[in-house]
Amino acid sequence: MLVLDHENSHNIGELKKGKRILLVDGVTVSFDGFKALNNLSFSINYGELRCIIGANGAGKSTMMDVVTGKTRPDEGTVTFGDAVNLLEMDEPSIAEVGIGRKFQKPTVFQNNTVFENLELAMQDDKRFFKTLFSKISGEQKDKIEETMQLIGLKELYNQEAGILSHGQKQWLEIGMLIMQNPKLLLVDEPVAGMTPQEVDKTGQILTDLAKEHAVVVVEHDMEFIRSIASKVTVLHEGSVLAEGSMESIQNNEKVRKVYLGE
Ligand SMILES: Nc1ncnc2c1ncn2[C@@H]1O[C@H](COP(=O)(O)OP(=O)(O)OP(=O)(O)O)[C@@H](O)[C@H]1O
Repeated sequence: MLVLDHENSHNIGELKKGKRILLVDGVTVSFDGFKALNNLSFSINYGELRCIIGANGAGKSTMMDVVTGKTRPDEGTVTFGDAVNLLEMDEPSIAEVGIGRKFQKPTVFQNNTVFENLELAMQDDKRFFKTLFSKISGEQKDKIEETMQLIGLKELYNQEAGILSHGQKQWLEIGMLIMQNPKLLLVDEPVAGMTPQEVDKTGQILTDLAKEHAVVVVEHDMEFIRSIASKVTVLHEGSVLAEGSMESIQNNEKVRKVYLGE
């Protein structure tokens, strides 16, 4: 029998809207003496869609690398849920405890259909034949249907992923991430290269997703961030420069000084 959920020994506690799910506290990462993250502290709540912005080199990717276990900080703590210390865990364990990351470039299985891609993403082990010829349960099928609905690809369930548009491939990859039951999703520049219609739809998908997850989006597209109207965290030289609504960020003196030289 196939196992849907990754049960593990890490207890992240109760998931409730508005309750903190991630705490990054005093994190510093140095590369040859240069501090890519410098005493970085912020937190994310369950049910929240947060945008992280900042100029090139501000530390956005390094921050995601720390949360996902790819980079170890020199100082600070990173806590998931009530008390899971992510700094003690390796990358696969962090993924298993419920943190999913989507990189910019989609990596869908080109020769498989939308449905099959989601089915494959659900498995621990991506051996095609084993997966495609084994029967999935009704519950698993429901989860795939629900995910296709959320990412707007229900009508294209039988379409090969290779012929989907760029935007549709990105949504499929978000769907593949959802199939692994993450609680927190880190999404890197989701609207890069998309048409205006695709950008709108991506905003809708991420907003819907944030209702029952926590979603952190790293993005450069200010129009997009404004359109999804979420809370924004501005990084600068590895620390939080400002945090709040897009409007408050635009009127923030420190932000204006750094970005507009005022
Ligand atoms: N492995 C590394 N070795 C040395 N320096 C690094 C390494 N990784 C990142 N840096 C440096 O740390 C700083 C922060 O980089 P990071 O990639 O986190 O920024 P970013 O905000 O994601 O930028 P971008 O918007 O360009 O992706 C940069 O100055 C970068 O050159």
